[in-house]
Amino acid sequence: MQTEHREKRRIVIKVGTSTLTYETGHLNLRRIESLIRVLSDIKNSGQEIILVSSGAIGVGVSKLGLPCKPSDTPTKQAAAAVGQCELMYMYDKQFSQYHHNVSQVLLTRDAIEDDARCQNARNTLERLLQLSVIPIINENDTVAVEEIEFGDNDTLSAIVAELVSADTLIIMSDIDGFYDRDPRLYPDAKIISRIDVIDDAVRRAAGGAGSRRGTGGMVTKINAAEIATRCGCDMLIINGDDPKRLYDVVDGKVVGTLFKGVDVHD
Ligand SMILES: Nc1ncnc2c1ncn2[C@@H]1O[C@H](COP(=O)(O)OP(=O)(O)O)[C@@H](O)[C@H]1O
Ligand SMILES: N[C@@H](CCC(=O)OP(=O)(O)O)C(=O)O
Repeated sequence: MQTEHREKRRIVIKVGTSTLTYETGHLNLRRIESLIRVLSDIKNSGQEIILVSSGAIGVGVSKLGLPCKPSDTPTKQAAAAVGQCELMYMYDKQFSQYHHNVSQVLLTRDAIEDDARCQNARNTLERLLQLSVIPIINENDTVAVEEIEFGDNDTLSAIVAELVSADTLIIMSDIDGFYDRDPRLYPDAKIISRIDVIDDAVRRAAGGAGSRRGTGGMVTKINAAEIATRCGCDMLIINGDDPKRLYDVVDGKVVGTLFKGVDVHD
């Protein structure tokens, strides 16, 4: 997909709820501050940054003082409406410290599946990047019902990477990378540093659901890798516990797991 020559590298970064919050459900301010500083610095160095941020529901639940994540749709969507606002307030305030403008882009699947609306979303993102604005993307949780929802932000981030023909998609997770089996169940599991082909063995290793606060586990990350790599975008899974790791990725060091994008020029 990276057909036209671009001077700046375009990087989509996805952060999950478990990276943005503590086990208590409250914001992990130290980590978020570090993330925003590192992203600002990477942008200053001349790369284009698009952030796909989860956390709306989790942050809303915490702000409303609800005892746990609700299971009914209206309360979940109400929590997302509150949390999204809080998230954007925080991003806007903190990116402003580094003189970067941010924008909120909320998407649903139907906006991507319809050709005209998809083109519209692409044009808007392109223009935001031209204007040097950092798009901050989430699912539009308050209106998303099953038929139009992405369901998880791993998939959403890959669709965004495809939409903007990103060079790299970085998924920040609660684990160091992709292992040959779930390391939380099998302590002797080994990390895989590079995957060129996503086959059944890889899919089997992805195991089941992930942590309590995350939604997708590795299955949705492998789905994301399939979407991203087939359009030539490299995808990495790295641990989100230390945002400075993003510097290593940008510097081309071996970190986490790299899913190598196919060569679309063949
Ligand atoms: N093969 C695997 N390699 C690494 N993690 C795996 C694997 N299979 C399942 N997992 C689980 O996926 C979790 C990461 O996904 P998730 O809980 O959605 O968190 P996040 O949203 O932070 O990425 C890991 O903590 C781990 O328990
Ligand atoms: N859109 C939802 C998050 C969906 C999602 O995939 O969450 P996560 O597994 O934390 O990346 C929210 O903002 O709460």
